[in-house]
Amino acid sequence: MSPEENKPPILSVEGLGVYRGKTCMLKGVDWTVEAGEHWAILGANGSGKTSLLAAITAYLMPSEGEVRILGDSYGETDWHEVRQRIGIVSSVIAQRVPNDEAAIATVMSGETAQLGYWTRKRSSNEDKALRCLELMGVDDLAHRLWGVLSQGERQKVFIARALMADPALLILDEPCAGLDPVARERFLLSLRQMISQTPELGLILVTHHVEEIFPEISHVLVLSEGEVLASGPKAKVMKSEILGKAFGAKVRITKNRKGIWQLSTGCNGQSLL
Ligand SMILES: Nc1ncnc2c1ncn2[C@@H]1O[C@H](COP(=O)(O)OP(=O)(O)OP(=O)(O)O)[C@@H](O)[C@H]1O
Repeated sequence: MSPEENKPPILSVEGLGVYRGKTCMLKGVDWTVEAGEHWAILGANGSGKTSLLAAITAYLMPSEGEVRILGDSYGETDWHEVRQRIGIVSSVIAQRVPNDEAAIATVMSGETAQLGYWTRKRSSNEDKALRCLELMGVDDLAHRLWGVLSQGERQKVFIARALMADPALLILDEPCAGLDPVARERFLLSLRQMISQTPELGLILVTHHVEEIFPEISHVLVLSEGEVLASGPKAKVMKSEILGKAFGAKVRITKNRKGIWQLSTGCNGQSLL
């Protein structure tokens, strides 16, 4: 077997359960993400998406089961070290960026900052920060202040910031929330260009919208009431029956000529999502 074949998965979740009082937030979750796989997580409100991300990043203590990042578990290895292999982009963290900070400084802070913790302590690796901005197609914004950036530009800068730490896994928690349709399309295009240039990077995209499952997404995990309803290659999981169960309604999903998914319900052609 070659050394590559011996590599542990980027993420391995086994028998994960999280219970708080009488609430079951997650139950029996098994999931593996290999290098270069791009996953979308779908599920209705309250299905456990945020809880799963929080458990993966050690912000939520599991009641049972195990989470391993590149073979190391939070229980056995220094959790801080394990966590640094993950880049996470969520609106909660973005709120902590000072308005008077230039985009390049925001990106540089990603090399030293702890996940989820904002600090002005930063590296002086400006060339690398510029490369990360370039990967997201926004190097021209390097000296623009955070406070004046549009929502879509902020998301791109924030992904560049996450890339500064050379993560094995990049988690994007509803990155298109709040973007208008054109900004969303531009954002997804930049994301697709970035992942085409980082073939080893594992990606997890949490979304409510099947339209955001772009062609490079290879796998889909569907959660329902804290459990995995379906998981695997996109073609096997993106079925009307499965998503109907997940959202508790009759739905039909289709894919257009550009490979973009669409979901409709029977009621007046309205989208459920
Ligand atoms: N700290 C907590 N204590 C008890 N129950 C919780 C706690 N946090 C979340 N829950 C419950 O766990 C379930 C899963 O919540 P979670 O936020 O993970 O869902 P979600 O899929 O991210 O939902 P949304 O799409 O609305 O963001 C919900 O029923 C929620 O009320």
